[in-house]
Amino acid sequence: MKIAVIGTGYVGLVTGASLAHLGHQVVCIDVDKDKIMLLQSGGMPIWEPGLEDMIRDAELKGMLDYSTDASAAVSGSDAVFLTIGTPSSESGEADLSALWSAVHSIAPMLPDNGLLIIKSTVPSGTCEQIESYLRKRLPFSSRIAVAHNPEFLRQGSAVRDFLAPDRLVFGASSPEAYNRLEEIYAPIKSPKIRCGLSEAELIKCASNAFLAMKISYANMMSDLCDALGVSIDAVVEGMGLDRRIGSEFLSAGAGYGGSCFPKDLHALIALASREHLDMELLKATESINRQRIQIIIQKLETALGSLEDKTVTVYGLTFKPNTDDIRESPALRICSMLQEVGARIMVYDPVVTCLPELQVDLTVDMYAAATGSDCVVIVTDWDQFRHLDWGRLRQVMRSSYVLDARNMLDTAEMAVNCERYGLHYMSMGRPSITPDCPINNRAEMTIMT
Ligand SMILES: NC(=O)c1ccc[n+]([C@@H]2O[C@H](COP(=O)([O-])OP(=O)(O)OC[C@H]3O[C@@H](n4cnc5c(N)ncnc54)[C@H](O)[C@@H]3O)[C@@H](O)[C@H]2O)c1
Ligand SMILES: O=c1ccn([C@@H]2O[C@H](COP(=O)(O)OP(=O)(O)O[C@H]3O[C@H](CO)[C@@H](O)[C@H](O)[C@H]3O)[C@@H](O)[C@H]2O)c(=O)[nH]1
Repeated sequence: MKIAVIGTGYVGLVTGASLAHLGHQVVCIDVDKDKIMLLQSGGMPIWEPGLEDMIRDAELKGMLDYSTDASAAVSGSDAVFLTIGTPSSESGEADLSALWSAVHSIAPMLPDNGLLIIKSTVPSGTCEQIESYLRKRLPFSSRIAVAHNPEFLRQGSAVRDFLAPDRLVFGASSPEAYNRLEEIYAPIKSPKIRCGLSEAELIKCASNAFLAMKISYANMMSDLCDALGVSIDAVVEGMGLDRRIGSEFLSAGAGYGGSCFPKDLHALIALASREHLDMELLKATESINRQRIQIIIQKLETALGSLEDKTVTVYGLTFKPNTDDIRESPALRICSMLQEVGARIMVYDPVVTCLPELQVDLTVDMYAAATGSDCVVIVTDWDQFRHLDWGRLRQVMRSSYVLDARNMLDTAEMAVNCERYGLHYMSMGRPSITPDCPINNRAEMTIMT
């Protein structure tokens, strides 16, 4: 099929490249001229594992192209995907202005019998409004359908998630629209759900809110574990084995960030508020998430005393590993709070190596970033932090504290490192380990079958 993808951001580029990989003829369109020129000249605007190889392969086969001009690609298309950003507005509601601007500009270009597929995350009711706008705007004879096909990919595993999703959601109001969606995704064998436009919109927002709630639940429990001297690891391991609960998205730590969970929760709360509903559970989810940063600062103050003039090294800037995205990253909030209390900050991230707007020392070497430091705080769980040379780290640091704000390190291994190198290891909801008391008092859990 001939497909136009409007909006070549994280979702648009992955969607375009994946659909080309599945055998469709794709043109990715964006208003950002620099981004399109970069792609046309063989560059990559984002860092996402597996994406560049797939793009090069599709380009070689002549299946993937880029343009700033939507007219030819849209008018000759069998389907148009809209993958435009829907950020939070000041009121918390989704800002749909860029999405509507794209709808207005492409409406006259849509072919008769065309299919406009909204992939952006939008509040329930938006796609029906787009459909009724198009019906009024276009001649009686044109048979254009609108569908909603929300995207569930995660940054860092976007290509894999797109090509092998847990489910595909097809929201539409006509059998033709459902059938065309089935055709587009025919090679993907995941379960496919057919529902109305508004139901599809709500499936997406409700799923994100539920996942965020699971994370906040784990974080709330980790605070209790800290107070009781109990290990959150054993608690969530034991909870997760119950299939009704499941073990995913129960990792306690610095909390959730990114361009989706924070804004999609705001948007759902704002949408419900218009219906006079108070989403208490979601408000508590947000509040617990905000508190993570204060809890991290408190842990540092308990260990180091006042942070004024102390040097703190932040490991990881991105909101999660395997992406270059720093939108709503907990690391940025930790840096600004450390700045407020007068700490000197040194930062290392494996992919973000330049960030002029952040007034911190950004270093390209992990050990250089820790030189003279009083505490290293791991904020993003990049795999390379599992393989740190702890002896070398301790040698370059001024003091001996490590705060693992993602609980990514094994406490038994850290007990050995603390004894060997004189480190103090802290984490979230797990007992601290000191050099003179290295016995790992984590309640080991053995699963016997
Ligand atoms: N990032 C994710 O992991 C993810 C996952 C699932 C769903 N989503 C949703 O998908 C949507 C897109 O998110 P994203 O992260 O890819 O956003 P993004 O900001 O990375 O990309 C949006 C792109 O749209 C372009 N654009 C804006 N107006 C345009 C117009 N009129 N015509 C053409 N291009 C235009 C921008 O220049 C930008 O390149 C959002 O609704 C988001 O909530 C995101
Ligand atoms: O147990 C966990 C799992 C995740 N996180 C944090 O939660 C945030 C979001 O992580 P993740 O969901 O893996 O990444 P996203 O790329 O934001 O993906 C989410 O948001 C996307 C945009 O809507 C959806 O498509 C995905 O299904 C949904 O998982 C990150 O800061 C993670 O560090 C935790 O703190 N604990």
